[in-house]
Amino acid sequence: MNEIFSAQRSVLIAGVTIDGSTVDIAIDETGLIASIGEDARKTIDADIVIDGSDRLAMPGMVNTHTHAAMTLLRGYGDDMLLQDWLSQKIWPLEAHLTGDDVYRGTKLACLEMIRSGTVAFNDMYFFMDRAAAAVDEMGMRATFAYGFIDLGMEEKREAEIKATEALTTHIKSLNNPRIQAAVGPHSIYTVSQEGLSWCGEYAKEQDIGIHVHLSETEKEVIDCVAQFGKRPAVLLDECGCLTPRTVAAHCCWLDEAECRLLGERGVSASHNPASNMKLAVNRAMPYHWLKQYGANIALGTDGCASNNNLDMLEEMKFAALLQKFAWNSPTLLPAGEAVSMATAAGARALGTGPGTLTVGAPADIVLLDARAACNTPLFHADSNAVYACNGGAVMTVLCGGRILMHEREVPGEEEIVSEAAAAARSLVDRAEQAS
Ligand SMILES: C[C@H]1O[C@@H](n2cnc3c(O)ncnc32)[C@H](O)[C@@H]1O
Ligand SMILES: [Zn+2]
Repeated sequence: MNEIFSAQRSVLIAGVTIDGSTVDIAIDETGLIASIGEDARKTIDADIVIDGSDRLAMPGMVNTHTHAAMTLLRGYGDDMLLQDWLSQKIWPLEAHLTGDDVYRGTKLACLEMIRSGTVAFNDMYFFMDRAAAAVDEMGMRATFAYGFIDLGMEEKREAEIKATEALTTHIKSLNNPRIQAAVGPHSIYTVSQEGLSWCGEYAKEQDIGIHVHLSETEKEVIDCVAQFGKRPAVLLDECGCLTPRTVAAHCCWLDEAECRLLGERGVSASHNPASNMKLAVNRAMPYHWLKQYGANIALGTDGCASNNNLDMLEEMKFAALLQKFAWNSPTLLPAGEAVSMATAAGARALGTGPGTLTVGAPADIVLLDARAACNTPLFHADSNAVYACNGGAVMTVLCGGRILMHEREVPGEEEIVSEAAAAARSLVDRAEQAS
């Protein structure tokens, strides 16, 4: 394997452009940014030097809502209503998933995320011990929640509690600072109030985050009000699931009072515009209210069966365009805010650092090709990143100072792709034989 990928070393990124200035970025052996400036090269005797000329540096992106192994289900069921999509296509296939499938699907997801500039993600799925193994090998950061679904059945709830406890114990035993556990109550329509309350209490006891789908569709809100006499965010709050370490995905149908509640509780809202448009949930997350009430607004792709990729540069554009269109305001969610959502807000949601290029921060760094067509002309780097480029402009990616991709080469890429293709084929074959 190429030396550059092999181990944690001190790294110098020489002569790279940040905000229109040419600087060096020095990274120490512990993976932190040691200095940034015109003369940063003088501050370290770097083991590895990356030529930063013709490169624009930005913080590594953070995908705050994924089901990574759903890369294997990409294109398996498209153009459907959420409930039909889940019950007719996705859940029947997921019933045949194995740990090996999740390992292979997550490796493919990591490859795709690295190639498009993402260094960390927030994942909710099954067989998460195998997903964690995949992430460890790929060198990214991730937070793993077992998708807790009890459908109101006590027996099922007991099994979900055991699975959640086992995952938390396993992740904590890894003692890997790049890998964290969270509790993953799927949603208020798939988890009983008893199950939600257990999740809230367990997250508090274990001092870990919560990852939940919230107010994705109007049906979720209407059914919740009919059954419980309150809206979904209020129900979640009463069950102890709205905390400063909660990431609530979608948040499309929140009303103003619920946005205030999320702000008061310090919740992170993960905006998933591509998935929301594809599943036609028919309302855009109320960005303006969430911002007004101080919620941390981050960005996510959702899984590859509803997006159908994991490209956060594309997602920034979807977010900026959807918000402007849906709320009839061309000034809403400008490019700089979209970049902050994908970087600093995501890092805050997962607690992975400041998500900025600053001294002392983890060296989670992406280098974009300044000579790419999408970066020409280069009046505003944020504008090009959000409105013109996609993941294809990403050349080099570092996570905690370790080089995960350089000049678009990721170690082991061919094998990851061929093994994932075989796993997807075999999964569908097994499901078809069983039906
Ligand atoms: C963890 C479970 O969540 C399912 N899932 C994937 N995408 C969505 C979505 O947009 N809304 C609700 N549930 C979703 C996934 O297939 C797993 O079963
Ligand atoms: Zn989801």
